[in-house]
Amino acid sequence: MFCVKGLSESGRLTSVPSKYFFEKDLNDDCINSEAETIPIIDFSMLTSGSPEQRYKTIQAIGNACLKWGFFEVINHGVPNTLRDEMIRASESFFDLSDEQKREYAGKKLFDPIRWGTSFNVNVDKTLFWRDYLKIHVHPQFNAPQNPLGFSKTIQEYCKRVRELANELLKGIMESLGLEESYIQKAMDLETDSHQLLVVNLYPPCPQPEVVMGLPPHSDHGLLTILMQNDHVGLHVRHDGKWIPVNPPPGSFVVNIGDHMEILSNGKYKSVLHRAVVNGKATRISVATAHGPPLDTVVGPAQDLLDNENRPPLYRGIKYREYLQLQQSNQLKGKSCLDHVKVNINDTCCK
Ligand SMILES: O=C(O)CCC(=O)C(=O)O
Ligand SMILES: [Fe+2]
Repeated sequence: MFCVKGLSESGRLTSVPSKYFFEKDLNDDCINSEAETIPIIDFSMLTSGSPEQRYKTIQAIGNACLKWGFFEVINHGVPNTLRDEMIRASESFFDLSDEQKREYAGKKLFDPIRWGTSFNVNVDKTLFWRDYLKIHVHPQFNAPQNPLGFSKTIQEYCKRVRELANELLKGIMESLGLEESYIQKAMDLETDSHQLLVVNLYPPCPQPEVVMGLPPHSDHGLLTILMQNDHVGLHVRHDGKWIPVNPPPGSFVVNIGDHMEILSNGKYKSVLHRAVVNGKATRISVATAHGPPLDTVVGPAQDLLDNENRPPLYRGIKYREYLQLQQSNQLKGKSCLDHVKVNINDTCCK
């Protein structure tokens, strides 16, 4: 399999092959690097603050979900040493020989471990400047045997991040006016939640302005938790502009996924984001997508509906089917959600 790391390191590259040329939208250049930044949430106030501090933090989370779909989390308790180790181990994985990595060049979406490039080379019209490693890490844990120690690092990192996700989800449920353990109970999250680890590698590119690392998209799942090495590249769509994300050192970037949009019946919307690349350094981001068990049907929370004023705006869909839909098509904005939106006119006429 070809990969951009190999291409970038071949030493002969002064321009990129045309299949990587990303066709820009008129709005693509609309970047706002001024004062507006993603809200910051102090996690310690959620779990060990006074009831008043917890209440205020839940309000802040609710506002962030409503206005941005993104927030940055500080004082989260995941040790920096573990985060650094996760980045180092990821680098070592991509540094394995192609022959060693080829063992994980999975073909099928639900292969437990998949190493690949772009998004889905079977359907991508444009190739993206990104290699990836995707691992289904929960409820069944999987990990490559190489490099040595990678498996242990992934296991510890994903466990800590999963715990963080569960606490944040409780806060988000409360912010919606639901019982804090609503989602855990409705979807068996404590034991069987699904967690997908995605490590993205964006090697330096000789023409960074003509390619895209990952095109504008929203994430599947309830919540994504992301960290990166020292290099920026994530842009979030907000008020019709792209906002570059420059998270405080040691923080996580958290965003609402499509399934939170479905569950909240459209109150909290998943938000478009993209990853751009640079000409000098390799950027690594480590994302974990947190969702319900694969066979759980996710629809709007019953407690948020009433037939007269708040009808369901999305139909229920199995998480597995949604994943299949998103990952086997081109990654294109929020197009996948359109498949589950209820046409209001249909409901009115019945
Ligand atoms: O690399 C990034 O910052 C974004 C990655 C991302 O959006 C994803 O993995 O879904
Ligand atoms: Fe994403």
